[in-house]
Amino acid sequence: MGTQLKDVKIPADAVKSLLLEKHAEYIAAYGNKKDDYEYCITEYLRMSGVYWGLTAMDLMGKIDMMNKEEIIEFVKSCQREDGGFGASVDHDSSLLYTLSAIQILVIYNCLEVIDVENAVKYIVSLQKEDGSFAGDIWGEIDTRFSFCAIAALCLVERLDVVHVDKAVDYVVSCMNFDGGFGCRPGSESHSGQIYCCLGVLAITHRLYHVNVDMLGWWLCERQLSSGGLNGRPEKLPDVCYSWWVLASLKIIGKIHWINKEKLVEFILACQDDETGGFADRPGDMADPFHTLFGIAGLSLLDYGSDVKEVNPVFCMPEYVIKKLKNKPEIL
Ligand SMILES: CN(C(=O)[C@H](Cc1cnc[nH]1)NC(=O)OCc1ccccc1)[C@@H](Cc1ccccc1)C(=O)N[C@@H](Cc1ccc(O)cc1)C(=O)NO
Ligand SMILES: [Zn+2]
Repeated sequence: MGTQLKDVKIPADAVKSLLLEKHAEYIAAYGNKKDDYEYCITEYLRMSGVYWGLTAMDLMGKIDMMNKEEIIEFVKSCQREDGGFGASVDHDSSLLYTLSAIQILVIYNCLEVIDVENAVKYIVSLQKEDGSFAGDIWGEIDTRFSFCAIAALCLVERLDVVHVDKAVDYVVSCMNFDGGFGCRPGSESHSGQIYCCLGVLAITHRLYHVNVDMLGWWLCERQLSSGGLNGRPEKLPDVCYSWWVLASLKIIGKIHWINKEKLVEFILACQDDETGGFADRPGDMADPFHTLFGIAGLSLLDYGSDVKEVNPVFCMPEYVIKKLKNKPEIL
């Protein structure tokens, strides 16, 4: 292990247990402060924000604290003529928010409230000749969008409508010599892209393409002395990377290759004991995004009994994914 220059020091007075009630209050209150500065500047990703909050609450067994009717109305109001979903009302459609919308409705088990057929048409329209997917009509290609498309279609049980073999071929063409994956062929390996590509291979039951030992090694190398995980070599640890890296290790059956106790200590230290919620690293400001991935990471680490089991491929409660006819495979 090389000399690690970049890392954080966990303060001696860091939080050492899960402040579940405080996180539930933090998430429940977040949706009510509609004129809060932070709430307004995150309008561009609101649909994802609702998915992060809802999933965090369900994993904590607190989903009843969320306003179900208001959330379902919001999701319905974001479906556009083209069948896709925007991040907020009157925002353009994108695969990112089409996936988040479907994730929300599947958790609430009420897909019938939207036009599923039209949403499926929107997703199919974004697959290219080489099997890749664009994120929206402006055409940016990224393996992130391959995951959004395949995950959304799997959740609505309609994987048959796209060229699955071509989608897999494109993802495999993005595999690097280090066993990792990037956003396009030849792009640098990155934990987030690795998570997306493994998700596509897990859903399509094609994990045999993965060089498990090479990738497992690259992933467990993400752990630093603080116990935290980073997204790429030389980067600082970040609690959301606890999810991208850990979920990837879980999918390839190598989660035991990292030091679980040290990682739990790092994740717990990222909690904000005043406002509730998790920040990206100890001492920073909490946000719903890092709160979900902190809780989901603890779930993957089997921390405590008051957090439900999370599915590593979808980052949704396992009890929801269990109901699917075509479940993702993990090694
Ligand atoms: C768009 N985005 C990101 O790029 C975050 C930014 C970040 C948070 N901590 C360190 N960086 N990064 C991120 O999600 O990276 C993981 C990832 C990268 C590439 C592909 C898939 C996952 C976050 C939002 C965010 C922005 C700024 C600060 C906190 C959260 C985000 O929406 N992530 C998406 C995945 C994603 C990732 C990158 C994108 O360009 C778009 C979407 C998600 O988790 N949806 O459920
Ligand atoms: Zn982060």
